[in-house]
Amino acid sequence: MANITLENLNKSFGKSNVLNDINLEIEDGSFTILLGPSGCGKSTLLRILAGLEEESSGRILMDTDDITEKEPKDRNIAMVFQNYALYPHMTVYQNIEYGLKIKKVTKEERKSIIDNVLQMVELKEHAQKRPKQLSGGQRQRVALARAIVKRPGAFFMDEPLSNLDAKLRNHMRQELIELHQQLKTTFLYVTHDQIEAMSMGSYIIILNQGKVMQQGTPKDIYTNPQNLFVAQFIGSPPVNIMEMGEYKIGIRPEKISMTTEVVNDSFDYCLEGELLSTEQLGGETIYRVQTDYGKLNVKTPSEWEAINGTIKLHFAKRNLFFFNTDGDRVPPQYHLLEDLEMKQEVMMGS
Ligand SMILES: Nc1ncnc2c1ncn2[C@@H]1O[C@H](COP(=O)(O)OP(=O)(O)OP(=O)(O)O)[C@@H](O)[C@H]1O
Repeated sequence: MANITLENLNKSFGKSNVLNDINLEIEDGSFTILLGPSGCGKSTLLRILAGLEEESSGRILMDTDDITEKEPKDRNIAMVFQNYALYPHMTVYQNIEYGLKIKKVTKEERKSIIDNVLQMVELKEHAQKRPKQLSGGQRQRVALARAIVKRPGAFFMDEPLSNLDAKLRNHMRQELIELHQQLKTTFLYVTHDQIEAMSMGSYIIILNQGKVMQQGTPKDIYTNPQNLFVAQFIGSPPVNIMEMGEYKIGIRPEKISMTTEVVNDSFDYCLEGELLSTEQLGGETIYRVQTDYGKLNVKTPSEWEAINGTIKLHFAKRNLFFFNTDGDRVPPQYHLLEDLEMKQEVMMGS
């Protein structure tokens, strides 16, 4: 297919600017996620790319081909929506067959294509059922099958899993990852769910208030956030923020090591605190600790022993993020943490 490029894309509804000067490149064959809070403009961006909404200004290219003015049907993409959009009076088979009939594919060919895709989405035994006889996950798979048989150059998906319960959503996430690996076609996937984004995406674009806040691989986004918004949007529990002077210092809950009494000299800094609460999540434990720099969350692999006494929190220089008052990432300001440095005499245990 092709790389999709967005150049200086803007969209306003009346006086409100919903997308502000968006420049992006969506790589051919990638599983790209548009992630952001409700109302940030994700769906509008996807709809403009699909040709379902008109941009106020800017261009969309497929490689070097300008498709800005093209009709949706001429853009070689397939949309999958949250509400499935299946025909209720048709069977699963007929729902998938419909688009192929319009394309004048012969009956035998249709049968072979549909048998194949039903196998792929594991719905073979449900072919003669109507949508209302299926579960939410099965309906979503029919919608996917219908998109797959179009053999589009890219799949655009708008929160396709948000109507499913948590367990089914987890399952469908894995299925989508496998489907992408089989099809090797571009997936452009809209969600507000950071877990979906991190677990499925090969590339994540984070939007806020119609602007791109950061883009990169899940690892880039998580380990090297460029601003406070991105740092706080990704991660559960969210990044801890310590306010020091004009700066905000971020550290992820799993990058803090907690001990009682003992000082761990393999870290650069030590901070004392008082345990406020303990949350056992099965595979991991989350502690909330009151310190002089606010309440901090600490995430550790499961620890079933109750903890009492003075809490010591340890962390390393390399895991800190520094932000200025505008929320932009700035170079490290280690002098702010001088008071927390591990002192030689403490390290010696005296
Ligand atoms: N047709 C429209 N007319 C006027 N305003 C609109 C229209 N469509 C969207 N908007 C506004 O544009 C903004 C972005 O909407 P959009 O649906 O793109 O956000 P989103 O990030 O997809 O949110 P959500 O996750 O809640 O679906 C919102 O403030 C919304 O109210």
